[in-house]
Amino acid sequence: MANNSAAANGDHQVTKKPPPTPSPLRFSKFFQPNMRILVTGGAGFIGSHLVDKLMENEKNEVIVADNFFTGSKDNLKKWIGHPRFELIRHDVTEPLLVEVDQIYHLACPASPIFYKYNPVKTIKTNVIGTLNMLGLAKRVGARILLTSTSEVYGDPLVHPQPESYWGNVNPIGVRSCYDEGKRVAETLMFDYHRQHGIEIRIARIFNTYGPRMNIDDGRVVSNFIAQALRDEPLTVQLPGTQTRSFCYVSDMVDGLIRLMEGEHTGPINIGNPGEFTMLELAETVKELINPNVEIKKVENTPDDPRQRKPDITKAKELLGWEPKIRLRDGLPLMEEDFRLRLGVAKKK
Ligand SMILES: NC(=O)c1ccc[n+]([C@@H]2O[C@H](COP(=O)([O-])OP(=O)(O)OC[C@H]3O[C@@H](n4cnc5c(N)ncnc54)[C@H](O)[C@@H]3O)[C@@H](O)[C@H]2O)c1
Ligand SMILES: O=c1ccn([C@@H]2O[C@H](COP(=O)(O)OP(=O)(O)O[C@H]3OC[C@@H](O)[C@H](O)[C@H]3O)[C@@H](O)[C@H]2O)c(=O)[nH]1
Repeated sequence: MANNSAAANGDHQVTKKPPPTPSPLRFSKFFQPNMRILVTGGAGFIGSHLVDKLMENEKNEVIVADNFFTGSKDNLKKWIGHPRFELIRHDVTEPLLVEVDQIYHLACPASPIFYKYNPVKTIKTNVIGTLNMLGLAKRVGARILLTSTSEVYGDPLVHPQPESYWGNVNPIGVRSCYDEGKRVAETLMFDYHRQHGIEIRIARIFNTYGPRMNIDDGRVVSNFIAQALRDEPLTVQLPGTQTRSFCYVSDMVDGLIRLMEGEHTGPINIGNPGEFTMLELAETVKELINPNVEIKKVENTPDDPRQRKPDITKAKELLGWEPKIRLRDGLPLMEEDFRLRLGVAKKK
């Protein structure tokens, strides 16, 4: 990466330290120089879609490391046995020794009900897991991308959120294992970059939805679609005026790959700026999927952010990326997948 000023190349901070030397095989004359890519958390929702896209390129070899806490082999079944694909049952809180050129580091439960289930483990995954992957990146000279989150902005007091906003995060709340965990993970990424010259990329992902989300994942889009298909009331948590901005998974994967392949460390927001209240989301799901379903208000959980919308100026300017799929077009694609898995046919 060029070492000119941060302002000129749009990066947050840059280092003068050269990156560690990649494996000699990279420059060997007769070795078939495939790109070896590790995807941690690759059996999960976003990870498995990312693997599908990476596997389309015949020059890529993909290794997935996953402990299957929220992910599943089912998400990767079309690749198991493929000569360019390997699946390892591995927990990132333990060191991993593999020879790779790039690391997409996604491993971490993402749905609040799952990351709050064992908060100490969530912190370990974010901190020790990221440390282990950075150690691996340093040893083999790989470039590493961290999937951070819009949750680093906490309950934001600036709207929409640019990357320069430092956030409003409760350090001792029930969500802290995840949002503070990701903040430390970002810190570790930059410290390894400055101290050891590691090539880093940080994506701050905003709420993403699409096929393959766990049916009982607990996140709002999967909950509403599953509820609509089961004729159960859509559970809007109070007050219902809180907002989120929803990005379809193929747009997200495109953004992550552009960030990895580009020249900018980030952090860069990747998300869809279309902003909806949870009541609006429920009304849209009702209209598109089941007009007879009831909408019910239920209790919320502590520290739920009241508003969230990405400022994607940086992604547009530095990555040439912006989302293409509107919520109204993405929901029916997810509905199709949920109908298949739940065995609920569309009424004629
Ligand atoms: N989906 C979103 O809206 C969203 C938003 C912001 C950030 N992210 C980030 O994107 C990444 C993927 O999220 P997702 O929505 O696909 O979630 P997911 O829960 O479907 O996937 C996470 C994967 O990580 C694996 N995993 C968890 N802990 C692990 C550990 N200790 N060792 C190895 N594997 C482990 C899980 O088994 C799963 O396969 C996460 O890092 C998440 O924080 C997602
Ligand atoms: O059934 C539900 C579930 C959730 N909600 C509401 O929907 C909103 C979104 O909740 P989700 O659980 O889907 O996700 P959150 O936005 O709170 O967190 C997400 O943010 C970004 C990522 O890092 C993670 O994927 C996740 O932590 C919240 O305001 C919540 O109160 C409902 O109204 N009904």
